[in-house]
Amino acid sequence: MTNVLVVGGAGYIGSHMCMRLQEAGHAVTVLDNLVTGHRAAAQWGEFVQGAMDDAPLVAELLRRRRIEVVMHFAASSLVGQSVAQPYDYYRNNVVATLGLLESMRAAGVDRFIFSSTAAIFGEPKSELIDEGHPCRPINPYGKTKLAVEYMLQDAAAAYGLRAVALRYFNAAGADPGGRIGESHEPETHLIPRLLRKAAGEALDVQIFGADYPTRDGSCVRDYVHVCDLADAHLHALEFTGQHTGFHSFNLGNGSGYTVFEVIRAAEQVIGRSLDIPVGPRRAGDPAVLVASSRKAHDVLGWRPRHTGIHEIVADAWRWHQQPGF
Ligand SMILES: NC(=O)c1ccc[n+]([C@@H]2O[C@H](COP(=O)([O-])OP(=O)(O)OC[C@H]3O[C@@H](n4cnc5c(N)ncnc54)[C@H](O)[C@@H]3O)[C@@H](O)[C@H]2O)c1
Ligand SMILES: O=c1ccn([C@@H]2O[C@H](COP(=O)(O)OP(=O)(O)O[C@H]3O[C@H](CO)[C@@H](O)[C@H](O)[C@H]3O)[C@@H](O)[C@H]2O)c(=O)[nH]1
Repeated sequence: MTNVLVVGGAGYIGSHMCMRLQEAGHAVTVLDNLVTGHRAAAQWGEFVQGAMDDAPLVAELLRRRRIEVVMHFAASSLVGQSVAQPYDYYRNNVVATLGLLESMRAAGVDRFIFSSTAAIFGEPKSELIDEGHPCRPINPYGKTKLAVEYMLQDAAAAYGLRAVALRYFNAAGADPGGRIGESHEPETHLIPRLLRKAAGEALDVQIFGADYPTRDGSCVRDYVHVCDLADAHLHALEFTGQHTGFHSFNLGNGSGYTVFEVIRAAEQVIGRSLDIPVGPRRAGDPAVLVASSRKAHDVLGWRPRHTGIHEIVADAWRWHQQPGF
C-alpha cells in the first residue's frame, strides 16, 4: 500500500486514476482547485480543494498524509487557448509545477509521475512515434509539457528525483461502470463531442478535413482507453519504487482510427446515424498521430487491454447517458 497524492484528481483522467488506485489498495489523497475538474468526480480518497503551488497547503498534505508518490495530472490543456494565452499556460503548467516539485523536495518526497502528451513531438516524422522521435512542439501547450520534462530530467540528476513522464496520445473512454467520465467545458475532443450531440446537445460537430493522405481522407489518431492509462500509472508507481532517474514512455493503443471510423463506431453504439458533415481542416492537425508503446510494454510491462474503438466509445456513451456532472 502506497500513499499517493493525485494532483488534478477531480479531472477526467485523474479521477479514473483515483478509482484504480483505491481498487488496487493504495491510499489516495486528491488535491484539485476545481478550475476544470468536478467535485463529484473525486469519489475516492480524501479530497482537498486547493492549488498545487500553494506551498503551505501542499507541505501540510505531504506531511499529514505521509505521501510517498505524487501523480501530477493538473494542467491547462486546450491547444487553441494556449496559443492565445501563453502566459497562463506557462504559469499553470510550468511555474505551478515547479512550486509543487519544490514542496516535494522540501518534504523529502522523491517519486513523481507526470502526465505528458503526444503534443511534445510536433509534426510526426514517422508512422509510429516512439521515444526517440524528435521533440519539436508546435504550440505553447506542448512546449510547457516538454519544459516540465526537461525540469524533471534535471531534477533527477541534481536532486535524485525519481520521475516518470507518461506521454498520452488521445485519452478516451470512461469507467465501464458509468460512475465517472469525460466532462470538459468547452469540450474539444472528438468522441465526447459526438456523444454530447447524440445525447441532444446543440453542438455543431464537423469532420475537420477529409482530404488528408490517409485511408479515408480523415485524420488518424491513437485513442487510448482512460482505464488503460490509469493502469500504466500503476506500473509506473511500482517502477519509481525500484528505479532512480527520469524515464519517459509513450502511451497509445497500438493502432490508429480515422475520424470516419470513430463516427461509424459511435453510430453503431447509439444505434442511429449522426449525420456529421465534412468541414475544413483544423489548423495544426497532423494527418496521422500513432504511438509506439513498445518501451512501455518492454520496460513497464504495460499493455493496453481496451483497444477496440467500439468498446472505447461504448464506455464513453454509458457515462454520457447518466445524469452526470
Ligand atoms: N485528455 C487527453 O486526451 C490528454 C492527452 C494528453 C495529455 N493529457 C494531460 O493529462 C492531464 C489530465 O488531463 P484531463 O483531460 O484529465 O484534464 P482535466 O482538465 O479534466 O483535469 C485537470 C485537473 O487539474 C485541475 N487543475 C488545473 N490546474 C490546477 C492547479 N493549479 N492546482 C490544482 N489543480 C489544478 C483541474 O481542476 C482538473 O480537475 C493533463 O495534464 C493533460 O495535459 C491529456
Ligand atoms: O469536432 C471535432 C473534433 C475533432 N475532430 C478530429 O478528431 C481528431 C481528434 O481530435 P481531438 O479529440 O480534438 O484530439 P487531438 O487534437 O488529437 O488532441 C489530443 O492529442 C494531443 C496530442 O497531440 C493531446 O495533447 C491533446 O490533449 C489531446 O486532446 C482530430 O483529427 C480532429 O481533427 C473532428 O474532426 N471534429
